[in-house]
Amino acid sequence: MIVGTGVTKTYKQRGGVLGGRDVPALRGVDFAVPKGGAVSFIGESGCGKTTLGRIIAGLETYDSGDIVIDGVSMSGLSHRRRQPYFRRIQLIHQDPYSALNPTRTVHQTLQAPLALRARQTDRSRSWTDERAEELLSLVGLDPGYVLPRYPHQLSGGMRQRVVIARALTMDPEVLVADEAVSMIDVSLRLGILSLLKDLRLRLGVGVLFITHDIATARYIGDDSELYVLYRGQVVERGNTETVIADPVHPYTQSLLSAIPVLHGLERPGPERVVPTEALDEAQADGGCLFARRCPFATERCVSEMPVLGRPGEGGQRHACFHPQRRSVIPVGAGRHAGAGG
Ligand SMILES: Nc1ncnc2c1ncn2[C@@H]1O[C@H](COP(=O)(O)OP(=O)(O)OP(=O)(O)O)[C@@H](O)[C@H]1O
Repeated sequence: MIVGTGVTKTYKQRGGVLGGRDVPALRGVDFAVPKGGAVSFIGESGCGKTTLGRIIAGLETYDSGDIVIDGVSMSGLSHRRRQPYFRRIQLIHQDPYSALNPTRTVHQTLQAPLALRARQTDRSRSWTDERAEELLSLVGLDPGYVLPRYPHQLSGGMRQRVVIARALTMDPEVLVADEAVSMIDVSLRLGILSLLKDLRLRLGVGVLFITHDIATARYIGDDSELYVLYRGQVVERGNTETVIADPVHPYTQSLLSAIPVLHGLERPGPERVVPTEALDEAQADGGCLFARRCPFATERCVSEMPVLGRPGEGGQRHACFHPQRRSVIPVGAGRHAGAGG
């Protein structure tokens, strides 16, 4: 079980075009990934998804808050003593090509982590070859074909399967899949999503799915939990199907309305327009981060920051003073219904 509480991260910009401004990437994020569970984080570009995934995988530091892995607080441990805990969490990058060393065959790619694993678990060196074949079969590849080949000799989907096999060499408890299918040919995406779902069921490995695409988040499991991130803050959280069917935060509603495939799942209601243009960061500070884009914002919204409350009627939690079931159309989504009422 991995639990994050109040995870905060600000990137310090020194000079450059931003003139030394700090960039808040995560603003007190709470989350939990249960053993064998599935959790998705969605949000638009820059909302902090990748930063969160890297922090959870131990590849990025956080400024405050805590990450607790199997009951042990990471904040209280030295970098060296954290390593065995973070090894249980393996990150799958979005680009399977750059994730693999082009000068190494698949056999060589898997041998290094497997040799380490053999030492850690007192196994013989011969075990590594057997295990490499076993893992490649598990991810749906033919070991005889794939083992002697270099990454450029494989398709994008095959490469991503090799990346997943490499992550499995460490017997992880959780796989963090950061946009794991976004750079793969559309026809192969479903196969990778099915594989992640299958690994959950067969190995009991948890999956933390990071995506800007709510449709892929749905695929990972009916029992999954969805977190909607907006500018580093969780604005809505709940069972994936519930949040998709009954979103109450205007930002979640605008995200959903932008996806044609999900039209019809939303409850009918008065449609409102949400401007999608970039904001001046400084403008919204102090109040709700979404207030300047929100057609329902009141004076309270621009002066007071709403926090994620207790579960509401539908079971999900939200950070909004005016939660309501309604459909919202973002400007630019192709359906201009007028910003009435
Ligand atoms: N190394 C860095 N130095 C400075 N700022 C950074 C760094 N990494 C990310 N940021 C900034 O932090 C914010 C969150 O970035 P992050 O990459 O986590 O978002 P994201 O939701 O994953 O976006 P994308 O989907 O575009 O990758 C952004 O404003 C980004 O510009």
